Amino acid sequence: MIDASTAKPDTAVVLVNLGTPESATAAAVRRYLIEFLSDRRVVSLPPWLWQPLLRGVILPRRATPVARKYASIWMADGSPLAVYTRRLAEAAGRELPGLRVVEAMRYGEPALAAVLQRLRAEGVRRALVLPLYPQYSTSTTASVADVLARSPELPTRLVEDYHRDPGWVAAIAQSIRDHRAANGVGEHLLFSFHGLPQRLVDAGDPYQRQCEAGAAAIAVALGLDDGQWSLSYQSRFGAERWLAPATDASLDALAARGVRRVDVIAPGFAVDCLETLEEVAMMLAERFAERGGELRYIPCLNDAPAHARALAAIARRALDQWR
Ligand SMILES: C=CC1=C(C)c2cc3[nH]c(cc4nc(cc5[nH]c(cc1n2)c(C)c5CCC(=O)O)C(CCC(=O)O)=C4C)c(C)c3C=C
Ligand SMILES: [Fe+2]
Ligand SMILES: [Fe+2]
Repeated sequence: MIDASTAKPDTAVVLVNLGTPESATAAAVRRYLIEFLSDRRVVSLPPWLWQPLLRGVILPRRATPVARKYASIWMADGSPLAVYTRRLAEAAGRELPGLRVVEAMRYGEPALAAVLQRLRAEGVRRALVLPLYPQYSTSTTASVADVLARSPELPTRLVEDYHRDPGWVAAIAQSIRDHRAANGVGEHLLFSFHGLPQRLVDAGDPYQRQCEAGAAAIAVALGLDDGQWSLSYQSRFGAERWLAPATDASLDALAARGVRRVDVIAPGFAVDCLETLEEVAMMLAERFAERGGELRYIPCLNDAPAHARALAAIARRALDQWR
């Protein structure tokens, strides 16, 4: 008889996040950005044009200031994105007994392709891949799918998105309620999502639609009226037009309207990272304070038990459909 407690799982669940530099140094940021920004899902310019620009102009200017930003949020165990992703995978593992739950990164370490190879070598026969992107985008989720397509040795299934998953919506709504119970209710709730070039949405990327639908579902769960919340996009990169309204402009408009206490949540990020901790909780909070207001940042779900439970339920459902 097989002892279930010692039998090796033949099914893995792989939580995939974007990736992050190994250290808060210009050299590590350069290595990370070269891999990330050389992905044509992220920047689609032809390599003959983009590579000299990236290596000769952008990285020499960007690596040191971005490394300084990372240094301002670095944790004892590393980059917040890496630390929280690791802890979240451990927490999800506790919710999924009998399955092998591991983390992987699309860029940097632990590299998704190597993680899939390792699982196969360990005797795992199939892997459910769950990107930690609640909303589907060609720039993120489809890029994970590209790696799966290049790793045919291990059968995989991809969870494409969970932007309106009831467990996830409930977990986010509860985190907002908890924040309000601890800090009082802000005058306005702003949902700030990572931006995307408008060009990708025009070409059919469902990201914006999913951000809007998810934010609306969270607002409904909280019983908010239309005027009590809004949605904006942060983290613009490059010169082309990105999704609007921009988070900084939305906050400026709220300040100009006399709104003094704004709660900001970033439901596009499964775990806190540079874009939430530095850009929102530090820089945008400072900017809003200069305009006389108080920005109260609501952290990502990170490794909260409710988050692990929501992701575990999504994984279980996807596995049930994969017979
Ligand atoms: C949450 C979903 C994300 C989408 C969609 C996304 C698109 C996207 N991003 C860039 C450029 C950069 N993003 C950077 C950081 C970053 N981006 C995401 C997530 C999404 N990006 C996360 C979680 C992070 C944080 C990583 C961390 O280490 O904490 C950066 C790096 C920082 C910097 O140099 O400013 C860049 C660059 C593009 C071009 C894009 C869509 C085409
Ligand atoms: Fe990004
Ligand atoms: Fe940013």
